[in-house]
Amino acid sequence: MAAEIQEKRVIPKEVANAQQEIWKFILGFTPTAVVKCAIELRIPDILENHETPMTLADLASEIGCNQSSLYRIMRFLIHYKIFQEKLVSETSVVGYALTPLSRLLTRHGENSMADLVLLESTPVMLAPWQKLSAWVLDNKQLPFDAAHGTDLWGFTAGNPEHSKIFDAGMACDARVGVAAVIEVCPEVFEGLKTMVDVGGGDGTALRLIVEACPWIHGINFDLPHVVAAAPATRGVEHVGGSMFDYVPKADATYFMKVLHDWTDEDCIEILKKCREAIPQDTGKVIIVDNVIGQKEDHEYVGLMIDMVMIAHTTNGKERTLKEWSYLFHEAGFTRYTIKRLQTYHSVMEVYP
Ligand SMILES: C[S@@+](CC[C@H](N)C(=O)[O-])C[C@H]1O[C@@H](n2cnc3c(N)ncnc32)[C@H](O)[C@@H]1O
Ligand SMILES: O=c1cc(-c2ccc(O)cc2)oc2c(O)c(O)ccc12
Repeated sequence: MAAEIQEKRVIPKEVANAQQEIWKFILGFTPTAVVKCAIELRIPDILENHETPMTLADLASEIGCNQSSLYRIMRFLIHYKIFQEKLVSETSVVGYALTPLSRLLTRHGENSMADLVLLESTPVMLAPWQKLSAWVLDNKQLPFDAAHGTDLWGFTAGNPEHSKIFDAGMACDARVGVAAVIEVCPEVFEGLKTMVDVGGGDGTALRLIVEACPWIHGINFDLPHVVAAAPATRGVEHVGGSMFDYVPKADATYFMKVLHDWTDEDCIEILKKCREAIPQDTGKVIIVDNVIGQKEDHEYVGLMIDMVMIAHTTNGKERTLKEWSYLFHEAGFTRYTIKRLQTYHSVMEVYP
């Protein structure tokens, strides 16, 4: 039966547009929630392991679920380009297939971000968002502390299961960042005999760096409970301690997603400890992190992570180049260079 559709304009176009756009904010959490559901159901892995596009019936049977609920999940995710529909070759049968986005959501892929989706979706990481406005109003209790009665590091120390989820989530971004540094500016690691990754988490970044640059002896330095759970890795020594007490001596210190967790005062204290830990003539501090305010397409990533810093850290923040430069100067360093990568990361090399 053919329907006659009439569009009647009774409200101004910009109001009508706003009335549509506002839904991105009202239900903006739904893509994250449904992507999490797809990862938990292993849909990206199942499609990756299947040579041809998979029919609804085959996918439902592999997952062990009913077709009608799966159909609605897949329809939603196709709309968001997480999956696509494709003809099974030489037939008229339509099946589901991966897209560039869902290739990043398999559980063990080289560039997988699945563990970071799962981390951000845990009740532990979601609860502090409820405390944002209270923090903006009084600037007293930090959102994470208000939700959990301790800061993130105290929480991970007392909750090994969440600590594991946190380390795995951070390792996703570390893999992407390190691959970009090694590809674009491998000279950063030339001539280094030893390098300490300060706040190196489970040692993923250092493992990849040492694999690519086997002349480096890596020291993965993190809180004792974090290194105690880190896997043993050839060429990497795990050392437990706090960067507020000392930083192990090495030719260079490396920071990735660590300084953004802390205030300017804390960062200056940590960087001063690094200056003492490296040779004054040949040493350097290598920082792989975001630099915001550069008018780049991926500025929104930095701005979102800045909000994450409010929700999850002890007054951490994303920094502009001017703000990074201030830290280096105050910690007694004399010069730095900066290289931008294709990802949202930048590499800063800072010299005594
Ligand atoms: C956001 S994670 C980054 C992990 C890793 N660098 C990466 O890029 O995936 C911050 C790390 O800093 C560590 N950390 C927190 N406080 C620390 C301290 N006082 N001394 C050393 N490491 C610390 C945490 O345990 C965590 O592994
Ligand atoms: O939840 C996060 C996420 C990040 C993060 C992820 C990806 C990036 O490129 C940068 C940062 O970092 C965090 C962090 O440093 C932290 O202390 C707590 C939570 C998160």
